[in-house]
Amino acid sequence: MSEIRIKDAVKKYGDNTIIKDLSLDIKDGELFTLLGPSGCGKTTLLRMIAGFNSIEGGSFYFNDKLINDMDPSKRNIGMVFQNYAIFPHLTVRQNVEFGLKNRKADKDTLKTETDKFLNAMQIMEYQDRMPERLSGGQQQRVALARALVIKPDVLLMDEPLSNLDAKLRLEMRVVIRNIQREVGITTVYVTHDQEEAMAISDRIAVMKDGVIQHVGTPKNIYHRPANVFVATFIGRTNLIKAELKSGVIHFSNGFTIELDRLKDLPDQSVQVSIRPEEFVLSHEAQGSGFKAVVNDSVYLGLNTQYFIKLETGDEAQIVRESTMEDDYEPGSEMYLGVNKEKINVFTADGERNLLLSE
Ligand SMILES: Nc1ncnc2c1ncn2[C@@H]1O[C@H](COP(=O)(O)OP(=O)(O)OP(=O)(O)O)[C@@H](O)[C@H]1O
Repeated sequence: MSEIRIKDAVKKYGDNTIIKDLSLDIKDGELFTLLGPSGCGKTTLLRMIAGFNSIEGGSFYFNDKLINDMDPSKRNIGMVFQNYAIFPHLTVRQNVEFGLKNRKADKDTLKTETDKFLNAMQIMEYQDRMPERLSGGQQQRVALARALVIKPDVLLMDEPLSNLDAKLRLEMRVVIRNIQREVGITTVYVTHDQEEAMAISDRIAVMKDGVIQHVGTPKNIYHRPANVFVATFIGRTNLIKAELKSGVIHFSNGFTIELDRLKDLPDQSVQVSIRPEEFVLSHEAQGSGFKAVVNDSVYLGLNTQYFIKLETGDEAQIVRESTMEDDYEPGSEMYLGVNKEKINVFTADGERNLLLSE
């Protein structure tokens, strides 16, 4: 097993710098996700760890070993890609044993280890099938078994669920999470799907334009996002402009919020982030909060989503648990309180969360 340390990494394609100066520590045994929009450099970074990309600057370590110049085949990594990449001319069993045979494992080890992962991935019954006769989910189980059977120090997964339908994706998340925990292998997982990242990760690095915006647990990133990009990329949120004066947030309708952590900060314009589920809703004015008018609503079964206009002029979305007698028709008024412990307060440019210490 291995921890991965990346220090001041630089990646260039010709004159184009994709990753400028990136540092990251991935702990031994954790499932660590690189999450970000398409083109932000996730795959590029993963391929640098794997040794498939040149490194234009910085240092990559597995434990204390510098691996910058180490051949990919020597790094003892397992890889699983989006497009399965299992050998079409080999049976399921032959695919899984491939890496062990390559390493000249003895006959007993070959059988026990292959059996172990065929069972763990629940593909023993297909052991003699050719890959073309397997579903996408089954093929991805083969790919995972094949990657793990060689006991790699590090498992790298690049959008492994993207080709599967929605139901299978949910199922395979659990399969990946369970086997990763069972084997305890350090795993770097690439996805652009924030829900997938939240569901499977110990920690997530949110990336944008080759720069890491926030590293943290799913909970930490959701509740205290480092900046507006992270707040809007992970889940949905409403951003409302306000003024911070003498440590108190003033909204344009006169509503104020006081938070201890802001009390020593200089006066400035801010953006207050309130997630759709964090408004406290009522029919009558509460003496604080916002008055709003419902523009539209979408019934989603468990929840109903309302598109509203606040008296401050801001458009917002709120979500509340559906009831049989939901009576917020378009045009009706609602009053919104705010649980001040749940909000986040960003600088006017959205670059920094004022509730996080420097
Ligand atoms: N071989 C290459 N030559 C030149 N530019 C490249 C090469 N590979 C990737 N890039 C560029 O590097 C940037 C990052 O690409 P990368 O594939 O790492 O992004 P990503 O975050 O993994 O996106 P996606 O989710 O779409 O795979 C992109 O702008 C891409 O066009």
